[in-house]
Amino acid sequence: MITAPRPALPDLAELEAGAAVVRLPMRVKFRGVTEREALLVRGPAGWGEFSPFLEYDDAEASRWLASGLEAAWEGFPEPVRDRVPVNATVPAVPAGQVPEVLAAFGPVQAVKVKVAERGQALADDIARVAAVRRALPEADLRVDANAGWTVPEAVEALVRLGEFSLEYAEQPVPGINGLAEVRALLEARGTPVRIAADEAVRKAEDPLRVARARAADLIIVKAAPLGGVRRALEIVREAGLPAVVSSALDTSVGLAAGVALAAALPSLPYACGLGTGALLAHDVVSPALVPDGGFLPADRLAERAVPDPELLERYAAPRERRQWWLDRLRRCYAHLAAGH
Ligand SMILES: O=C(O)CCC(=O)C1=CC=C[C@@H](O)[C@@H]1C(=O)O
Ligand SMILES: [Mg+2]
Repeated sequence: MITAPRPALPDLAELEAGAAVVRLPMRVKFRGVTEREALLVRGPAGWGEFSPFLEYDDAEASRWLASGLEAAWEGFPEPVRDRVPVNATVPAVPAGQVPEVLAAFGPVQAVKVKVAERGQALADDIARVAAVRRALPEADLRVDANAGWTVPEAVEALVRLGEFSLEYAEQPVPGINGLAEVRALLEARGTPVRIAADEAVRKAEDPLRVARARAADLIIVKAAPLGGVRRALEIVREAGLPAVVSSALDTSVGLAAGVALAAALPSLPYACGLGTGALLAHDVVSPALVPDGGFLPADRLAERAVPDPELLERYAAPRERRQWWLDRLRRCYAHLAAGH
């Protein structure tokens, strides 16, 4: 049971009055997105982000609101480290584009490569992963299929990709049973690959089921989809599995919550997927929270997540999009106010 107490909600009128809605161009398309929209709120503890992906329903999106409100009204828990290692994230680009994508992240020790993109073949994944391995022979390499494979496809793909020496494979197939099956089949073939659960954690009614079902070796945790830093910390503690903190493709404001989560975890055995600021062509904070030598700073996070008013104005979303986000904010607020 996740029991983190819900703090009282701030006044809705105050929330709306301080809200900024931005639309940021991406450097490279990621999960079908070429422009990232976000609503930012300002509270007594700093700034918070509310940026659920556009297709999410209000129940799912309201967890992201809880996370943004936590950042702005409560602030973050005490960190136990002052910087966190991050991976570069390579979207499902053609192999030839890999060097250019990697360059945006600067030097890193770990790289996550998207695979199983709809409309692409295993050969495309192999070529992309091979290009990353060529560019960074020593890096820890993970792949993320976003549940895009069937069980037999996942086994075939991971046996082939295993040649590049994978640190782990993130959500190769949908569901908890599917993950457990892939894990067992690979093990039985003598080609074990560590399995990480992402969607099976962040979209589940019960985020701890993965651990109980022994479906994964590690879990991916994201502050916003899990309802905030404190709730995510509690999920990790109860799951008893190593955790990798990743972003939700947030602006630097939302990334600060991810860094706060990574900085507060008692143990952080893997690099975090929090380098995605490098995938945005522009951000609202200057300097943006982007990797420097493979790390993000984890000290003074509230200060580092204060948007520049000029950037808020420059990247302000068009009027109808601002209204769309304010309407969504109001619906999700009502959802939280009803005790969900
Ligand atoms: O983990 C990373 O390297 C970057 C973050 C990342 O991959 C994601 C961010 C936002 C939405 C998700 O579809 C995606 C993921 O599946 O982990
Ligand atoms: Mg993932």
